[in-house]
Amino acid sequence: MTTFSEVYTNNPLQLHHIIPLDFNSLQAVPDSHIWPKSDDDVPTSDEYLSIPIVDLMDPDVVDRVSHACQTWGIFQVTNHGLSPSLLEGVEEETWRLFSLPVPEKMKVLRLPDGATGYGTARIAPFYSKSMWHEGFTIIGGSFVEHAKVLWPNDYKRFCDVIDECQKSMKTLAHKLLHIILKSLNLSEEQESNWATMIHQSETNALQLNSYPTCPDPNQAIGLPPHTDSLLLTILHHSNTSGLQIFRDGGFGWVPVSSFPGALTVNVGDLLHILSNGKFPTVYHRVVVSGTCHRVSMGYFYGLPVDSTVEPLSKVEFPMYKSLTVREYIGIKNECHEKALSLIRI
Ligand SMILES: C=C1C[C@]23C[C@H]1CC[C@H]2[C@@]12CCC[C@@](C)(C(=O)O1)[C@H]2[C@@H]3C(=O)O
Ligand SMILES: O=C(O)CCC(=O)C(=O)O
Ligand SMILES: [Fe+2]
Repeated sequence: MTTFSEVYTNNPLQLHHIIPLDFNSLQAVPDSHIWPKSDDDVPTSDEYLSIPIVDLMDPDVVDRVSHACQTWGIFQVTNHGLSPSLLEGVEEETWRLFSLPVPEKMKVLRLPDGATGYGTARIAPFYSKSMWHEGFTIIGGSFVEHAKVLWPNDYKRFCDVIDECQKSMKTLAHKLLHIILKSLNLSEEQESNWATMIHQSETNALQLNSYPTCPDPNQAIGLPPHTDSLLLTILHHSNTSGLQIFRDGGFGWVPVSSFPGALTVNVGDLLHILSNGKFPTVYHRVVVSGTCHRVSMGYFYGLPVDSTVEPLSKVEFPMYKSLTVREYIGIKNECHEKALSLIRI
């Protein structure tokens, strides 16, 4: 039985792709981190454009979530059930981690064949330039060992916060996916089978992100345009802007503001496939700032790695071939943004 982390440990990265830049006291952006300007770089001019906000206690929540997934592929949720003190705790521990001296952080560097630990985003090898970003990826329980290395006498509060966050995020992911399943017009049997599979899945990861202040933010990028690979991502970001999503139809890059107390939810590749393309897997990127250091925390939730993913609706022609989660992530690890087109029917 393949575990989720093995899908990543079976795809080792090269060390020089994992080690982040030492962002401290840099007066200029090193050439390694200067990204070419792309013409679609200009954020949308329509300042009234913003992603939908859905109250999970709303009586029409199924229609509202379904509409948001279909039109935007991303939305913000209120009444999500995560306490402000938990989210503050996660943010506090995230600052605590990334504020450590570089040699301390390097002690828990993600191994080339590792899944958990400190380092750049896994997509780094696909680019010739480096990102203005450092991350800490948590897949499975081995993060406790890393916490003991970082804080030998004071690792408990980090572990408790991460533990509670993973539990609460899993509950919220189940709630959201249950709502989304309802909007896919499945048969009773299909709906209950998928609900059981979603409930039993151990495929999840938590990603802490840090985007240090940048001496010339227009020359760098925090995270390049990408889609998230699993079913959905639940994101908590501090109240600084940075996340942008690409909206077709001439809108371009739309900044995602963080509505106070809300969490941002975006469709991932697996949900895009299950919905037979009805829900766009939203392209998003992170731009950096010249005045403030931004952090975020993403929770990624997927299906069991050996389960088969295919378009659920039986009424339409399937757009994608059926394959296992392990196979899909393997293709994504190899071919990055071409993955979906490679399994297109
Ligand atoms: C469960 C996941 C999802 C991962 C890989 C693994 C752990 C870290 C996630 C991210 C986080 C940063 C962007 C991304 C593109 C990256 O490079 O690492 C994400 C990727 C994915 O959504 O594919
Ligand atoms: O930092 C953010 O707002 C987004 C991070 C992200 O896209 C990711 O972790 O996949
Ligand atoms: Fe992402």
